[in-house]
Amino acid sequence: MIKLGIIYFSATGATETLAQQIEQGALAVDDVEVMRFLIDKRLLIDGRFVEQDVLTQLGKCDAIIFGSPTYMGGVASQFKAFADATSELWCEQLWANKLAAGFTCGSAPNGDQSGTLHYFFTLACQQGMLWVSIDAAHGYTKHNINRLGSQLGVVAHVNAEGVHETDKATANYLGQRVAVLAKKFNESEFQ
Ligand SMILES: Cc1cc2nc3c(=O)[nH]c(=O)nc-3n(C[C@H](O)[C@H](O)[C@H](O)COP(=O)(O)O)c2cc1C
Repeated sequence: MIKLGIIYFSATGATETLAQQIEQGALAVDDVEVMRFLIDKRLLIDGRFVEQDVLTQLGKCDAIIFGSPTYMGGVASQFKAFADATSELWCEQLWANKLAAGFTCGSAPNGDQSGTLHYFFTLACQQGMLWVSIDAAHGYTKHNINRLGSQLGVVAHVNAEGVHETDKATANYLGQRVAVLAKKFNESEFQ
């Protein structure tokens, strides 16, 4: 059984919608279990992420997918508090060789969401993790996903109607891709 963790912050539900899509995509793959954690106020005290149990559960995952709305061109402070709490794992590289991926959204089609994905990528590398991209070239994919042309991770645009359907499909695809790759990686000799 492959374990996939999704850790994210969402204030008004758009990032949560993407997280749900990622979960559904992953669960479409056999023998995959998903643990989804919303960074809500119960996990934060005085701006610090305090929930050790979540870190322990994520430590048991084969892959971890990071999510945050884009705030001022980067991750929300709630996600950053989580990231800072992982510094305790960094010294011994306890998450090394887990797969990692990321998703974000913004109210502008290009609202500097890529800054958020670059931060997730840096965090993954600091933890010795292996980044999973989106293998769908904008305008050339048979899957009809990635309409905003981000291969670093899921970028979604949110308007009054909610998250764009194609962006939801992109999130679903990334969940499936991470699950498939985690299974392959688990079966390989390199771990
Ligand atoms: C403090 C703040 C900063 C924001 N900065 C950006 C931004 O830089 N780019 C962008 O496209 N949207 C920005 N937004 C819009 C949010 O990313 C957008 O509303 C998103 O859907 C919220 O996600 P959620 O529903 O998961 O909370 C910002 C919103 C807030 C509250």
